[in-house]
Amino acid sequence: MKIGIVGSGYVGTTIAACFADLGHEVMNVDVDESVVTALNDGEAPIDEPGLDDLLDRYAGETLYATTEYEDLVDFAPDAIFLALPTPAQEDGSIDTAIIEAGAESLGRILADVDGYPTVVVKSTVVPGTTEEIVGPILERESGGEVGVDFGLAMNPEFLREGSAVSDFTDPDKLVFGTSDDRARETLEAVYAPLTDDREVPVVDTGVREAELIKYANNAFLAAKVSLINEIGNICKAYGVDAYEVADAIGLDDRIGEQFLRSGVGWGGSCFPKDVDALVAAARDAGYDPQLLQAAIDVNDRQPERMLDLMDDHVDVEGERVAVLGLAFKPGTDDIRNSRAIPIIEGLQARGAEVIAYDPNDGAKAAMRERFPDVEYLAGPSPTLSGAHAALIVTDWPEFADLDLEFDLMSNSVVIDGRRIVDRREGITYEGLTW
Ligand SMILES: NC(=O)c1ccc[n+]([C@@H]2O[C@H](COP(=O)([O-])OP(=O)(O)OC[C@H]3O[C@@H](n4cnc5c(N)ncnc54)[C@H](O)[C@@H]3O)[C@@H](O)[C@H]2O)c1
Ligand SMILES: O=c1ccn([C@@H]2O[C@H](COP(=O)(O)OP(=O)(O)O[C@H]3O[C@H](CO)[C@@H](O)[C@H](O)[C@H]3O)[C@@H](O)[C@H]2O)c(=O)[nH]1
Repeated sequence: MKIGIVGSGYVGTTIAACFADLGHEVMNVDVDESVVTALNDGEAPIDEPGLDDLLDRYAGETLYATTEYEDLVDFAPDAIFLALPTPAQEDGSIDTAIIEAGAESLGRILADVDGYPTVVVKSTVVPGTTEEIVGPILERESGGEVGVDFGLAMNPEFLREGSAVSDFTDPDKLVFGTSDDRARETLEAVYAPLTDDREVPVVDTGVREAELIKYANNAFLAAKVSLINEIGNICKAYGVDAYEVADAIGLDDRIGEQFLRSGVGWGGSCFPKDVDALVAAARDAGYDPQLLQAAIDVNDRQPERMLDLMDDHVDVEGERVAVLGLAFKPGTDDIRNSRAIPIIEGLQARGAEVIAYDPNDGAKAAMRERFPDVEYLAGPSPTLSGAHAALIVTDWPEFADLDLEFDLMSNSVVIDGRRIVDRREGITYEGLTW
């Protein structure tokens, strides 16, 4: 099959490489020239394990990228996925401006694409967006009609950054939100190489249900982490080890062992904006989602709790403080909504001199743009050297091996926000929830 993809960020690039690997021919459209050049050179514009290998294999063979929507006309895709950002507005509600702009550009050329192309919303969008915003824009710009001249579907994406390729190729489920048979058949054909040789549950549902399933998935996981953080905060107050408690409750199948790592909280490009968007959408529809608001509040407090723990041991005004970990989670260069951001802000508000390190150079470069006044060093040793306190914000596996490096500190106060450091002897060690 031929697949067009609009937007080539974390999702668009991953699904492009993986669709090519499933045997499809793929064309990516992105407004960013540097992204298009990278893709055509077989290089990933983002840092994601396994992506460079796939792009190297398929770029120029069955995977092409372009800045021109018009190129989709000759390519004649059977399906066109919209993988465009859906950021939050000031009030937390979804900002559809980018996906609207993409739909407009696509709509202008859609009538010239042969056959019955199905436009698939891959972006995370609140219920109604696909049918009430994207569809009407496509109809207005193309002069065609949904269900007659082109198909419309919603197919949310559940991949995680850091394991995007393996998540996509080995999914827990596929969700096909459609309102016409031809669109559903197109989605079935797109994913057939995945579903033919393994048992993947396919949720065949309506468009609005598909939209909400995505938010419910993220809201549930984010709330689960906030709940274990709340339990962890209670554990800390009682001197109980939250990780032992989590291991035990995780043995109950109804709870499950995943997403029970308490600490400095959830960040990233999805959980914060998606929980905010669901809360805003619920309020817009007349329902006040108190539990989700509480999940956000608990999450917002964790970085401050970490700084308070540090304050209990040391006054950092005018002192060097090491921040280890800048990416929002290990295995990615992404710093969007990383917990390191409020931690750095809190340290700077206390008048500390912040020295930071992340094993990923992309994460360091991105954080340098945000905080140019922080010093970014090449490894844990120079970062810890002379530091008055160290705050561990991301659970990069290499931080588990840190040992003698802590002896380089002027005052070995180590506040671990992720239960990653093994060393306990000879340092003042505080875990956030244990
Ligand atoms: N990042 C994730 O792990 C993840 C996982 C599941 C779902 N999602 C959802 O997928 C969507 C995309 O997220 P992302 O993280 O891939 O975004 P991203 O910011 O990484 O990438 C978006 C890309 O779209 C391009 N773009 C912007 N406007 C455009 C236009 N008018 N035409 C063509 N290209 C344009 C940008 O240049 C960029 O390359 C969001 O709705 C997000 O919530 C993200
Ligand atoms: O037990 C846990 C698990 C996660 N986290 C934090 O939660 C955040 C999100 O982690 P994760 O879900 O692994 O990463 P994402 O790449 O943000 O993936 C989430 O967001 C994506 C975008 O919507 C979805 O597609 C995925 O299914 C969903 O897991 C990170 O800050 C983690 O440090 C914890 O604090 N404790």
